[in-house]
Amino acid sequence: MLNNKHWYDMEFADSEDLHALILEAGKVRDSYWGDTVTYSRKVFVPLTNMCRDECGYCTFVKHPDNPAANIMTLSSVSETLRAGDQLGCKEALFSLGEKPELRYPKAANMLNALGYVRMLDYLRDMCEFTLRETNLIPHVNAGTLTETEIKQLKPVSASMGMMLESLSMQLMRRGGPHYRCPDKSPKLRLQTLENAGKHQVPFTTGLLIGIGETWQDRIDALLAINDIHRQHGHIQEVIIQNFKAKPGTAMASVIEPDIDEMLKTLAVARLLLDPSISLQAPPNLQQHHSDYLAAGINDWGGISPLTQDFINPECAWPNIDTLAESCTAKGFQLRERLTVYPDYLTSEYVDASIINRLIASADVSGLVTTFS
Ligand SMILES: O=c1nc2n(C[C@H](O)[C@H](O)[C@H](O)CO)c3cc(O)ccc3cc-2c(=O)[nH]1
Ligand SMILES: C[C@H]1O[C@@H](n2cnc3c(N)ncnc32)[C@H](O)[C@@H]1O
Ligand code: MET
Ligand code: SF4
Repeated sequence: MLNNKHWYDMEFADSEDLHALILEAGKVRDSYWGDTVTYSRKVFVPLTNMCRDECGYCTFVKHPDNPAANIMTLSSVSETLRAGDQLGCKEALFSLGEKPELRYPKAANMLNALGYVRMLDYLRDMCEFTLRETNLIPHVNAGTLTETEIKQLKPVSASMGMMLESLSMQLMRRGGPHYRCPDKSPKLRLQTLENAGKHQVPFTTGLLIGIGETWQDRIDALLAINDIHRQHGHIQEVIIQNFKAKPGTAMASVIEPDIDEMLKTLAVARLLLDPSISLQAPPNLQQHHSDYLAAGINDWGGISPLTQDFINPECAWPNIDTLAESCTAKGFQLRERLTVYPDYLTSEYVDASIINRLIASADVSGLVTTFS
């Protein structure tokens, strides 16, 4: 409680309240995560940029008629993975558009030409290839997933993720960012979190901030994530990601969330969520690293020495040494981690053969497999 208000009812916190909120959130982070802040060295594999959805903020998506629309071939996947492997990456982040073959015959044909009917079958085989041919470990970010799809992907990946983004139905209406986006239905997204929980998949989710959601929508989404985690225990991290406006999209002129809005959301997330859930914010979408640390984060997510952030290509990754210095200046030490957090390195959560690979790759590089 701050000035007799419950902290998460503060739609318009004044700067004094915000400061108090941040201090509390920082304490929670300190007590659970200590002074270690982590990141995952990854290579990004945008398996396809075609998608059956058309989110109003997304420049990653390409219509099949666009000459830039593509599905990566085995050889380009292989080339990317090998280059990442050589640069010491541990994670292969497969991030892709959702089931384009169900909407566009042209996408279905491109997939057929590679010998597949369903994009997720191709994804499974590419994950299998990654495990067989490289030292990298797949993390799958393919949007909504059914139980069958999760069962299919679990043996070939260490962890999976999908941004819940928001539970607001308003965003689905005509003129909203999720109009004509069947996979952004809050019901389907919650179902995906549930499906992953049932099958004990270490899972990443998160909120996209500034796409037209209300403050209450954010609280509702955080509470829903926490509830699902209480039932299944599988949410290893929550990302609080700020919307970036992109020229050429429907949301090109929408104002991006300001730093106070982000800090308030981060602090509330840290106070609302189970302390064991890692709180992540991408380091390339804003310049306020010290403030973010103060507001309770303990992780920067994936950083790539090789590939750009294909979803926000205009936002370069920070130099890892520079980021480490910002952390040190605030009393934290930056450490590399695996795509799976230490608590989830058990055979219920990860296929036994993948666990061995994870532990081996951590040992070789002196990574964190336990937090002190
Ligand atoms: O480079 C990015 N990595 C993204 N990642 C990867 C993330 O940064 C980490 O590499 C993984 O979460 C591993 O912990 C996501 C992973 C998910 O499961 C769900 C959503 C995202 C979103 C992004 C993203 O927008 N850009
Ligand atoms: C990988 C995640 O990236 C997010 N995403 C897609 N477009 C943008 C944007 N313009 N700004 C910030 N995040 C975005 C989506 O939430 C997706 O789930
Ligand atoms: N299409 C998926 C989603 O929006 C995966 C990342 S966006 C490229 O959730
Ligand atoms: S954000 Fe994901 S679901 Fe939305 S259009 Fe882009 S690729 Fe498709």
